[in-house]
Amino acid sequence: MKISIRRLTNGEGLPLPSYASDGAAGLDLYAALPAGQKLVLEPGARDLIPTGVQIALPAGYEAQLRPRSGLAVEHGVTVLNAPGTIDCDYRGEVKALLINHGGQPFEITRGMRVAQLVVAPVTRAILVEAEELDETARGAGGFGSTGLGDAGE
Ligand SMILES: O=c1ccn([C@H]2C[C@H](O)[C@@H](COP(=O)(O)OP(=O)(O)OP(=O)(O)O)O2)c(=O)[nH]1
Repeated sequence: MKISIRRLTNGEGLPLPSYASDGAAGLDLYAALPAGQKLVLEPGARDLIPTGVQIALPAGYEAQLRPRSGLAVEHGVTVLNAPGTIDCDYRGEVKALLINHGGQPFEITRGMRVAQLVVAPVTRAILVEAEELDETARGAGGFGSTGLGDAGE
């Protein structure tokens, strides 16, 4: 599928988002911070990271902005609102909301791959209001109602 992408001024000189391998599901997004600027995420802090691009998804698709597992496992840094939703009618800059759950300050610099974008189809629901819903074995049970143990206790 082709998706129109536009590089913003802050994205000039950075690679466009790209798949890191033939089978990668996500396009890696690059931090479009000003050259030479370091953004330090202190433990517990969050910040919105510009990526220097805007995209126009086809109708019927969204893009999910997801964490990179390497940043999460190495530094405790993840996407706070994961998965972030990029709507097909959004034309602003794609931004990643990162949070540092680790114990050390985390430094972000221009060109760092901070998150990834997975394009996915969207099913739009037509809600039909009803007086009653059909009955099921689960009923209103949830939040661990079937047990939390490995053996389903
Ligand atoms: O991680 C994200 C999440 C969202 N967006 C952009 C694209 C998305 O289409 C728009 C709105 O996002 P969302 O629908 O999650 O925001 P909202 O809080 O519901 O605000 P709005 O009223 O603007 O929809 O912001 C990003 O760039 N990064």
